[in-house]
This record gives sequence, C-alpha cells and structure tokens, in this order.
Amino acid sequence: MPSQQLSLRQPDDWHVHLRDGSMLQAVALATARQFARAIVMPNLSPPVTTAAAAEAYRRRIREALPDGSRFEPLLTAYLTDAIDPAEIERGFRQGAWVACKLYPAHATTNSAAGVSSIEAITPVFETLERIGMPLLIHGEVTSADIDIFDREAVFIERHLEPLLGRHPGLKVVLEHITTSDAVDFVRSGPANLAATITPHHLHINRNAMFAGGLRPDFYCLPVAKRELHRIALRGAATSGNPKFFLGTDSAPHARTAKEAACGCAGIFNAPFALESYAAVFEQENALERLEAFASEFGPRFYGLPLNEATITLERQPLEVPSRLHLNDAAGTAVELVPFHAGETLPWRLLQP
Ligand SMILES: NC(=O)N[C@@H](CC(=O)O)C(=O)O
Ligand SMILES: [Zn+2]
Ligand SMILES: [Zn+2]
Repeated sequence: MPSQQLSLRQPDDWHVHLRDGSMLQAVALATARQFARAIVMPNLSPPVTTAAAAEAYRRRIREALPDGSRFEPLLTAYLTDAIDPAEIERGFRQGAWVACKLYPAHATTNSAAGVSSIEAITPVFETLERIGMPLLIHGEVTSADIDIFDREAVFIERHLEPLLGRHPGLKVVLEHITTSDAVDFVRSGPANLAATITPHHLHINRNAMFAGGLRPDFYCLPVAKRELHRIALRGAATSGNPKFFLGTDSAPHARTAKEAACGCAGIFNAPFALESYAAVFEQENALERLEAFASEFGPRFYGLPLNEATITLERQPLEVPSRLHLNDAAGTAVELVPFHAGETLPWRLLQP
C-alpha cells in the first residue's frame, strides 16, 4: 500500500522555551527543524526585561543553530512590577520583541521576578493596548488557599475578565490552556482574545502523573486536569475556530532536574511536536484542520504573514526514544526525556 502523505504550510510554534547556554544549544534545532518561527519565552535567569537583552538572546539562539538556518525567533518581554512601559514600546518599535509575557510572581519556572499585582502595572497594559502589542499570559493564581487544579479557572474569573473589561482593545493570548473553563471563556470572548494549546494537554489527563507511581515527566504547569477538560481542549483545537492555535510550551529540564525530590515543571515535547499534534487530529477525524491550527491562526492573530514553505508528514510509525542525549556546542550531551518517550506515533515528519 502506498504510504499516505500530508503536506502542510510550514507551521510556527507560538509558545516555546528555548532556554540558554548549553540547554539552548542542545534543544534549539528540535524546534527549528519543524517550525519557521517561534514565540520564545523570556523566563531565563535573569529574565529578558530589556530590548538589549532580547537582541543579545536572539543572537545566542541564532548561534545555537546551523549556518543557513532560516528559523526566526520572535522574542518576548518579561513583565515585572518595575518594567518601564517606554522600554517595552521602544523594543517593540525596533523589533527587539513582539509581545509581552505576564507571569504572576511564583506561578511557574523562573517567575519569581514576575508580576505581584496585575492592577499595579496598568500603565503597561495601556501602552500595549495603544501600540497593538500582544499580552501573553500564564493564567494561574498563586494563592496557597486555591487548589492547584482550580488555579486557571480562578485566574480567569479574578484577573483576566476584569483585565479585559478595563482594556477592551488589549490583544491577549491565554497561554497553554488546560480547562473547559478556559475554552468557554476564550470562545465566547472578543476577537482580540485567543489561546494556545499544547500537545501534552491534548494527550494526557492528570492520571498520567500517577500511573503506577509518581511520573515526573508528565508534570508541567498549568498541571494537567481531569479527562473532561482534555476532551474540551481536543474539541477546541480541532474545531477550526481561529481563536485556538498551536503553542507547544516545550519546556526542557535535564532528566536529573525532573527526577528529583522537588522536580521541575515542564514537558519537553519539541522533538516530535508536530507528530504529536497530528496523532490527536487524526484521532479526532480532523486532519484537514491541522494546517489551520498549526500554520494559519497564529500568524493571523499576530498580524504576521503566513509561511510560504511546506512540510510533509508521512503516515509511518515513529518510535519515540525513551531518552535523548542532545549535544551542546562543546559536544557535551544533555540527557532529556521527550514527551511520548517509548511510544509509537502514527505520523512522522519527512525532512526536506
Ligand atoms: N510549562 C511548564 O511547566 N514550565 C515552563 C514555564 C511555563 O510555561 O509555565 C518552564 O519554563 O519550565
Ligand atoms: Zn506558563
Ligand atoms: Zn511555557
């Protein structure tokens, strides 16, 4: 039987962590071999809070890729309590960064310098609204009295809805949504509100973290939720609604940092991200909608041109290795566990 192929306009990743230093050198190509562009998260240490730091980071990303790579990193500004709206606007005008990232302080990895009071940085939102610069949000409250599985829904009610009420023209992406509450809120919201959806939240529910023992490789933030939420996310991603688009939230941590008494949050899905999404769209009988989700809705929301290049997926089993040893520039291997470790996926990306 001839193999089936699926050609798509080349996609972009609208939410990824490329890290820095040897981790950046180890993981950058995994993203650049599939995606033309990516929105690169600024939660480095120290975080990317100045246009100069963003330009320097862009150069380090380019240096981590082979000569001739056409991958385009789209950088983001990390909002702090003290960030100067004028610096944000200057960096936006000069092309240093394309969006701002809001981490509530202590919500996730490297967010200690994040925003402690959303209301207190109103001048930042006024600037973003005026210049048309998107605000990307890690939408979780951090109060200890709120159950970890409720943090996204409570954030929407307490912070996001009032924020949109105060700034109706603000372009907002609610990142890596994990609940039916988020799906409903984004779907019924204005056109300037969108959301990214990760492959892992389409594949796993919260049971994955506890299947036969504690499984740190399935721990990320926002944490995976109940099955009913996973089903809602699959419905949103495959619906053809342009408010929902691809953002992997690939968040590599060395294996030793995941498998620890206090393991880091984050799932490294970059190596087989497209194959992971393709499996979901096939299971939902929606392969014809994969291209719009992966390659059209994101650039349209950001006001960027669609990519001209195409990529091809082939319906051939892909065995995902249980471990990856990826080299940094010095040839030292970083050991990482990829999402779908040890599983077989139905589609594989053909290299051009
Ligand atoms: N998603 C995660 O679990 N972790 C991300 C941070 C984030 O996106 O919240 C990371 O930087 O490790
Ligand atoms: Zn996040
Ligand atoms: Zn992230």
